[in-house]
Amino acid sequence: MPLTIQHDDLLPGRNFIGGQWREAQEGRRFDVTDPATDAVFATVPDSGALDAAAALEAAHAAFASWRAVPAKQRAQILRRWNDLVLAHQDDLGRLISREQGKPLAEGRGEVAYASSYVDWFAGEATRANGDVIPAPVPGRRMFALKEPVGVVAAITPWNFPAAMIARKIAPALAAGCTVVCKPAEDTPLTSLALVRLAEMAGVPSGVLNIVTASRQRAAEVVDVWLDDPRVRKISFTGSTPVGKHLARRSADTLKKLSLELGGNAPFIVFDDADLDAAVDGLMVAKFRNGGQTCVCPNRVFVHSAVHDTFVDKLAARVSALKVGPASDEASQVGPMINARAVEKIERHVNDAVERGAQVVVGGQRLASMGSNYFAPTLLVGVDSSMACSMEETFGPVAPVTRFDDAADVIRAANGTPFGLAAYFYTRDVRRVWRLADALECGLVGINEGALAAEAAPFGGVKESGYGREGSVHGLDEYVHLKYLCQGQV
Ligand SMILES: NC(=O)C1=CN([C@@H]2O[C@H](COP(=O)(O)OP(=O)(O)OC[C@H]3O[C@@H](n4cnc5c(N)ncnc54)[C@H](OP(=O)(O)O)[C@@H]3O)[C@@H](O)[C@H]2O)C=CC1
Ligand SMILES: O=C(O)CCCC(=O)O
Repeated sequence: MPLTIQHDDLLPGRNFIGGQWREAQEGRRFDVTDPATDAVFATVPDSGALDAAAALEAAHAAFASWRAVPAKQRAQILRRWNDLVLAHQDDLGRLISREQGKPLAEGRGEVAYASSYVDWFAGEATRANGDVIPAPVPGRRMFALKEPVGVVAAITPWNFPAAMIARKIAPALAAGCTVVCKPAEDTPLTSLALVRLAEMAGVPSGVLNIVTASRQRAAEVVDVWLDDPRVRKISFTGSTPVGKHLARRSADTLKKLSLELGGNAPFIVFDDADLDAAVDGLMVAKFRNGGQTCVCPNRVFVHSAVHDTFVDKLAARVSALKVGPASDEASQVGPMINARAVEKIERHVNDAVERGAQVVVGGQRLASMGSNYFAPTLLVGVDSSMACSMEETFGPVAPVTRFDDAADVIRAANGTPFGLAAYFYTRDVRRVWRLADALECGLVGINEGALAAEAAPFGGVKESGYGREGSVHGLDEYVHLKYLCQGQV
């Protein structure tokens, strides 16, 4: 199926600043490529500091009026946005798959996932309740009110170009904040399409602004926002090094931060696990988006007593995965996002093999399909000294390590600076609670491989960042509490 889209007005191809679609002030543009073929199929503005500053001016100017819009009206605008997103699900799904490479079913699924956050935060907008606090002394009334923090800068990655934008922008707008946004170089089109739909839904001028930029200019754009005291909040999803840079650079103006960074998720299979369910869970968690998800299992620990059976079952499933472009509806694993991603995966596999791991399935590029394809891979004999155990591979590689002792495997699972997701499979209810307590992470899959939901708090601990997206806590990232104390007159 060709990945063309029906509604051309979803492709504005320009920045959106202060309610106008504009070229970058210096007139530059950069190419957007299809990772399945490396063919250029669109161009967008290559913005710089001037564009970032204009977007910030617009967002700052719009803040006073947007925060004064009644919550119910903000919710109605978000609901209209959501309706439009769902009405364009096919087009948006094709656009995601075209620029990001994920299979078409996953592209459409991501649109539904993005929409679930818009819908959720439309509801949350009307529930930003404060507190009436019992006064500790006579003659006082005490209150805590929730106020929008101000201008939010949202910096998003390429792996979920719709969902990451939605789960930052929807709570920000719901809270009464205005937004400046920079999507990833590899996937600017989906974000521009979502902003176009927000415009059609009636989001007022200046409330939502987006500038696109090439990788070479990302820092130039974002530095303007980091250094300006009018930006009160940074919401970022991406790599840990960039997250740390944003935290350091925004320290001078003490911005509020949500950082959803890299993971190194363990997936533990105990000897009493339902092995078929564990294989199903691992397939879903590991190979979704070709393994390019921050909650993908990155280290698979399997008890010695079930290791060989588990590996046999897993090998059959991994070998059966159909790799191909999103334009083929049968594809289950698409191309990786770019050449750098494939190089990292190849480095991890080669390093593991040099250090003694064995390849059971895959293990190499699929060069005949295109430059960005890597075969779904199963490694055994993996240990903690290997790069694939220490760094996030972000690709379709399942590295299996054998274990014998529960205490050892918990130590190994926690033996990383990261702490985003963890998964384990067991039928022992006492072990369920022991593990749930002991694992150092923000999300735990217990006999379950698919964790994400708009109603759940998503985020990490340690160097996977801080802040939570989604859930009843998600709006709190975009408000501060103002305490009012009224005395007797
Ligand atoms: N937590 C997650 O979901 C994600 C984790 N990752 C991890 O990070 C690795 C590298 O992926 P990568 O795409 O390079 O992730 P990055 O952290 O580099 O990119 C995320 C976002 O930050 C922007 N950015 C990059 N450098 C800067 C900077 N100096 N200042 C401000 N903004 C910046 C990017 O722009 P641009 O695209 O133009 O570079 C993009 O919009 C992956 O292999 C994976 O391990 C990656 C993506 C998502
Ligand atoms: O990789 C990411 O940061 C996106 C998370 C996808 C999900 O919500 O599961």
